[in-house]
Amino acid sequence: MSVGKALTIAGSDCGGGAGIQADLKTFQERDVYGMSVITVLTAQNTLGVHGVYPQTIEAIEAQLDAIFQDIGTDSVKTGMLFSEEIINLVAKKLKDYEIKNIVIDPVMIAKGGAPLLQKQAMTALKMNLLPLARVITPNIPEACEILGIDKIETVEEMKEAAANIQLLGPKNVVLKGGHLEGNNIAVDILFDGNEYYYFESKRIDTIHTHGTGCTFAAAITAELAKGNSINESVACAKQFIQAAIETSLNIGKGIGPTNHSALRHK
Ligand SMILES: Nc1ncnc2c1ncn2[C@@H]1O[C@H](COP(=O)(O)OP(=O)(O)OP(=O)(O)O)[C@@H](O)[C@H]1O
Ligand SMILES: Cc1ncc(CO)c(N)n1
Repeated sequence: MSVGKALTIAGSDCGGGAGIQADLKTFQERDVYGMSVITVLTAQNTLGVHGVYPQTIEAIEAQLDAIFQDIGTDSVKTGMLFSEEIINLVAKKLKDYEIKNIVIDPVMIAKGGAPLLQKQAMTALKMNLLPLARVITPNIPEACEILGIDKIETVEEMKEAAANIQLLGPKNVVLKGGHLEGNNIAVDILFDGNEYYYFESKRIDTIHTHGTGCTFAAAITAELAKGNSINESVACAKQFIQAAIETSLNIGKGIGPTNHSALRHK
């Protein structure tokens, strides 16, 4: 039996809500074969990030080679890459192995405020990784960092930011509106270089949103692995994350994770 294959290149969240763990759970739920390359170990739980332990470049390179020289993949998601060195290695390998369907989640800061990308790595992210992307999925603070602007406060400003990020090289931009204040609709905007598409859902009033960004981008990656279009993939991911937030899990003492198996029980 053949099956769509998806790879996540990201950090490990030992607490299970974000990073590699969220991605693999999402791949499984979306019926694709999941693989992982771990860039960084984090000691993390619902209260925050307590330690960051980057893996050696040799260890990351060996994981990438092991997958690309044998199994291959139909799509790739990148998450926490942390340093300039790791970004440049990942970009080189994705180019050398001519990997298609690259989804870049430009992870920068955890919900509790911990830095997940070093400041000096931003240029490498913009110059070397972004141009390889089929789709990039920034949230509003990440879009501001990428563009060097102070704020994005309206849907019009989201549209302008999405277009400006698309000029940096990714084929498609999904700018996530989860952080847009004073709005009871969670709106994400897809810009494909020509047109805007809107993906809207009712904003859910919960604090338990740990890993929403990872889960959403992983769902897009899984759908692309099955051969779906960008539009179809974002629509499926939006439905998936909505259900996962609706029934998010009140576990731990802080910001709980989303419920990856929510749709299974609907
Ligand atoms: N309270 C909410 N209710 C409904 N949908 C939400 C809510 N918060 C976020 N979303 C949706 O979840 C997805 C992820 O968006 P978000 O902006 O939260 O990502 P993120 O900030 O990158 O997450 P993370 O903190 O995990 O990196 C988007 O589709 C967004 O619209
Ligand atoms: C490992 C990891 N990746 C991404 C995020 C962003 O949610 C996180 N908190 N931890």
